Amino acid sequence: MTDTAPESSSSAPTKQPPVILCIGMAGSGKTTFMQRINAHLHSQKTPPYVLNLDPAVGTLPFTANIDIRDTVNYKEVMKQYNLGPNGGILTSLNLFTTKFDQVLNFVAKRAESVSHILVDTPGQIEIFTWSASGAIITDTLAATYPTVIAYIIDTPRTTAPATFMSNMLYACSILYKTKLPFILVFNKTDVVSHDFAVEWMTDFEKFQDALRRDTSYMSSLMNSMSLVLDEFYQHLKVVGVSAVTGHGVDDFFKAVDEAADEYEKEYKPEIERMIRIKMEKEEKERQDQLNRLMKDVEVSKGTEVSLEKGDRPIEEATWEEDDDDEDEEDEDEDEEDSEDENPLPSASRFPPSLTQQHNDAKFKSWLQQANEGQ
Ligand SMILES: Nc1nc2c(ncn2[C@@H]2O[C@H](COP(=O)(O)OP(=O)(O)OP(=O)(O)O)[C@@H](O)[C@H]2O)c(=O)[nH]1
Repeated sequence: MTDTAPESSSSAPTKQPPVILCIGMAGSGKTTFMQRINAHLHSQKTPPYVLNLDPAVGTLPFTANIDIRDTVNYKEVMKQYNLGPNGGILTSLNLFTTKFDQVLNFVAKRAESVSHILVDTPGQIEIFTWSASGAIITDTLAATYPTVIAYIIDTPRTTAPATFMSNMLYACSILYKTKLPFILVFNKTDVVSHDFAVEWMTDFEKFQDALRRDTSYMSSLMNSMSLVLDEFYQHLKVVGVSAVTGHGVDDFFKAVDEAADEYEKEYKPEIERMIRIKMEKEEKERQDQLNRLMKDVEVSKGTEVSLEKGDRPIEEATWEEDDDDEDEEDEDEDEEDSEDENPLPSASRFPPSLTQQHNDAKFKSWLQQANEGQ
């Protein structure tokens, strides 16, 4: 060992725990799956850090380290902003996102001692996947941690080719939106095995056969879409699990490890490149603004701006311009008398042109009160 060895090892970046973002249609089993993987990690003595971002969930079957419901009451948000359930959930998520920097600080404090960071998202999938808040949360996490999307699918509800295709198209849209490693988690395999899905994804002809059996008007559209999806499948990892029995959970964590490696090798350099471009753009804008300011200063250099109007200070001149108030002196006296008692600005300090703009009765009576020192 050389003398420098300890120094270099201490400066080596610490390995960050992977973030698992659980996304899926309502009822696909996200919460049950979260409960399962949380219990699995605890049983391995490698506890995770858990975030619940679903403000509308009734009871959570696991303990979350950070729970959106502790910060925002979505029913109260609905009432106050006069919103329906979806608007309430979205607004709650937006409000929570404004504090996400604090959330990140909490996560960072525990990052070294946890194995994974698990994130449960709202049941209404689009509220997370198509909202600005969802994008901010995803991008912020992905800028620091190897972030993996776990897209939970209700397998028994996906056996029809058309439903399968719709689900895959949705998954595809999330993949291209998040640009993060993606795991398709076929859940509820205790009810229906996900073998059919794997077959359709790996053997193009098999899916074509299934489509041929579908005689609906959609089949020709699906035929052409399936060609697009064939390319998309190349970027995916597929696992079958049962959140209820725990079957397939080991396979899922193997897929997470592979996806986290993929993040480090392929995604992180790209994310860092994007951050660099953004910072350079901001720096350039700052520099442009500074240059513009310097130019303005140059232009105004040597041109003296007079603060006087005629011989008198400009303030005095402006006051007198429209002033037809005969009792000016009396008012000045009143002002002096009331000044100590009344913190409100005296009306006589306003130029008449300003007071004329506000000629509604309420404002006038306020001015009167201010003058009278009440
Ligand atoms: N048989 C079976 N049922 C499951 C499995 N996972 C979840 N379920 C059931 O599916 C239903 C929905 O599960 P949740 O975990 O609430 O699903 P979710 O996606 O969180 O639902 P939202 O909160 O509406 O988004 C519940 O009745 C679960 O018991 C599974 O692996 N097998």
